[in-house]
Amino acid sequence: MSYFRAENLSLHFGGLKAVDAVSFAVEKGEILSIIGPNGAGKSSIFNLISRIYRPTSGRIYFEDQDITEQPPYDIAKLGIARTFQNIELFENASVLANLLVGRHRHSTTQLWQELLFLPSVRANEKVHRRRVEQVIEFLDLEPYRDKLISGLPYGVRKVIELARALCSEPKLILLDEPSSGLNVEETDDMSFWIRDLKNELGITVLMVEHDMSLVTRVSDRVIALNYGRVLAMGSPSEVQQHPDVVAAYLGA
Ligand SMILES: Nc1ncnc2c1ncn2[C@@H]1O[C@H](COP(=O)(O)OP(=O)(O)OP(=O)(O)O)[C@@H](O)[C@H]1O
Repeated sequence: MSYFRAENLSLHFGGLKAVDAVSFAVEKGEILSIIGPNGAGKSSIFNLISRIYRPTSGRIYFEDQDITEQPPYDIAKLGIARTFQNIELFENASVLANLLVGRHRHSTTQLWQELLFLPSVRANEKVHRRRVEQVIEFLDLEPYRDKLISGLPYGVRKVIELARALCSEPKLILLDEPSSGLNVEETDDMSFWIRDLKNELGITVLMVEHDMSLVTRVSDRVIALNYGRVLAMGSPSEVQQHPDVVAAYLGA
């Protein structure tokens, strides 16, 4: 049984088949990238996994559990985190505050306990802080810890978005176009972070990405989509050279 599995997944918007009977598996510790031209259905697959959309048909399994009907909050609790193509951070809060929000799924205290600031709340707070500091160190974010998001360059915000997802201690992370808006040097840095997620933290990665050089550098396997269907699946070079993939990118 695979670590993560999508089985015959479909998502229809009226007559449009955004995702059309897509099946794929992700093995534990693997980096799997989904590529495809605009409108191919990549984001829709992420939105199905994170339960923003409900599939028209098909099933999703994670760690041998059918998660197709789980509410979005439970998906995070199961250990699946995601980043967004358009950064989704609190602009007028500090980096630290944004990262503490990423600890939300581990919160075990109730609101009334927090209002009374009971010892259990203080102990919990310490654990959250410790984890956040580890992520700050891991991603070299120390210089920005107390800065407001609104004053930070785009490239740094992109790393903070990744950091926030890491604070939830995910087992599987969905990265939605991690290089979008980054320059060449920042994309290089991002490729190192992504490899470190796998090699140092043992996190399984499912990534949607347009930048083929990043895809080639970090991916163990690649899936190419077009019009909601799988065109090819295999190593980065196999998929890039596949005639149907070449044709899709050339608009043939
Ligand atoms: N909420 C929606 N309502 C109607 N159609 C939608 C909706 N979301 C996506 N679509 C359509 O579904 C198809 C797949 O879109 P999707 O965003 O998944 O593609 P994508 O591969 O992520 O594209 P891009 O690379 O441009 O982000 C497109 O034709 C899109 O217009």
